Amino acid sequence: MPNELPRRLSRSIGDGRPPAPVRILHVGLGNFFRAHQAWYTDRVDDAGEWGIAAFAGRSHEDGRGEIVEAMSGQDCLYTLVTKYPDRLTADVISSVVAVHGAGEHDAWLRYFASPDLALVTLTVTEAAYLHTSTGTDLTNTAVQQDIRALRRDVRAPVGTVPARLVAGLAARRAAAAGPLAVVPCDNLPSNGRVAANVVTSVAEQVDGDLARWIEREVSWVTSMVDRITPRPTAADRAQVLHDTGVADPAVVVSEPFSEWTLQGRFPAGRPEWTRAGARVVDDVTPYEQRKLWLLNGAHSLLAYAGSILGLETVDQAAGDPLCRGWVEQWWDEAARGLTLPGGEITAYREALLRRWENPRMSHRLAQIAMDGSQKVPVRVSETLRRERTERRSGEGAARIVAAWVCHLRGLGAPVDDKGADRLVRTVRASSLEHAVATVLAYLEMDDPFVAVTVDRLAHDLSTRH
Ligand SMILES: NC(=O)c1ccc[n+]([C@@H]2O[C@H](COP(=O)([O-])OP(=O)(O)OC[C@H]3O[C@@H](n4cnc5c(N)ncnc54)[C@H](O)[C@@H]3O)[C@@H](O)[C@H]2O)c1
Ligand SMILES: O=P(O)(O)OC[C@@H](O)[C@@H](O)[C@H](O)[C@H](O)CO
Repeated sequence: MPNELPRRLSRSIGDGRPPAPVRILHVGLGNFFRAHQAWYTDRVDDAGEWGIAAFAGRSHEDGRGEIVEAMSGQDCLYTLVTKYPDRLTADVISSVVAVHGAGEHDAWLRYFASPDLALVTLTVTEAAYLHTSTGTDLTNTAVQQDIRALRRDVRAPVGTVPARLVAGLAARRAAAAGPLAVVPCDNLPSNGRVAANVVTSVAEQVDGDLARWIEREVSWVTSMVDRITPRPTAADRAQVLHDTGVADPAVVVSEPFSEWTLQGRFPAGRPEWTRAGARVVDDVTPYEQRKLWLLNGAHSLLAYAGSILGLETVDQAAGDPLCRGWVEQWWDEAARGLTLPGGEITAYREALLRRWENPRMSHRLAQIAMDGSQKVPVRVSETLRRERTERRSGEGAARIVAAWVCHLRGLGAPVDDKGADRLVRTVRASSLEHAVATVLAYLEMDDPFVAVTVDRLAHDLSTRH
């Protein structure tokens, strides 16, 4: 529409559907939520009954927030661009009906207190769960501050995700608004159990009765989510303007592929997500492991090793014969621990290569490299341990660890990992051998053979820089 003036999206002139009543609250108004959960909710037959109120993940970063302001200015609508290898499609998504900054705590409590609310979904990154193996990291100063605030007044504003959920659930209990389901959609194994543990452990510190109520009334759904959603660029927004005439500052871009597999109960109902392609299964673990190890594990390998080789995007790295060989070796090792039928795994590997080769995606390795201290342990450790227990070298898995060590020491993609400040200081102040030992201790891995292997592979990678 080159000759028309740019326009904004607006429900009043017929963009999208009329807003549906709020029955879902989402935390983490990032790109992935808008390409995935909001898209599924937009596609269901009963979309007119399921509106989403979405909150930004954190207040210091978002304030009321750029994305909140952008979506407020266009009736919470936005354009989802699907990037097929040979074409683009642009769809207006209408399932989000209210957007809020993370600090809008009164609105937060009001939604939780409403009996209409049936679901809480989350995409807040792995780091936001602030979890240990049993619950929330109670040594974290932000968590301690939130617990003190909630003890004084359970309606007081709080900042960490576990405490915000506790505050919301306390408001729900006070209003006798009934049970609901919480559906984490971050790349964490057993994300439902992790969310349950972090919320319950904070609630225990605030009010034991509230913790018991949460145990009874909240269903923690574990979900495997998959849809590659890179950060959109100015060029993506310009393309939408060119193709549709809409000036949309909230454009999201994504690949055509999408998967959502869920395990758990929905005591207050849910949209017909299964009609839109999602699956509800009795045991999500096999799907979770397949995705986390084959896709995310290989992503981390490409992010660290590929960027050391000077590559910048996933399609470049997946097309590089050396990286490709490393990925295949990692996949062979990871696949030995998967329980799904072999044919399904082979098909998944082939499909992954096709997804990564999509030249329009431009998924930056630096984005994937972020927060390795949260990602590498859950993506790689189990396979490395199993390979060694079964008396194999685990070289494919060890290479991911070696590449991460090199990354932490300053090679390849820049380090952007708030949870790794101490680790970075230590690995940079010591010899490579000592750095490897430090990282293996972080991964709770004390196998001398692994240390020698990682050291050798890290030396090799350093020379390729
Ligand atoms: N992008 C993808 O391809 C993809 C695919 C599958 C799963 N995911 C999951 O979704 C998460 C978000 O990805 P995205 O692409 O939307 O990223 P994004 O940067 O667009 O959004 C991240 C969101 O998380 C919030 N957040 C970040 N750190 C936080 C913290 N410490 N506390 C509270 N909130 C915090 C931010 O405010 C923001 O709303 C990923 O970390 C991953 O677990 C992403
Ligand atoms: O989103 P993260 O930061 O957990 O991990 C980066 C990528 O591995 C990830 O976003 C994948 O693209 C995604 O998991 C595909 O579904």
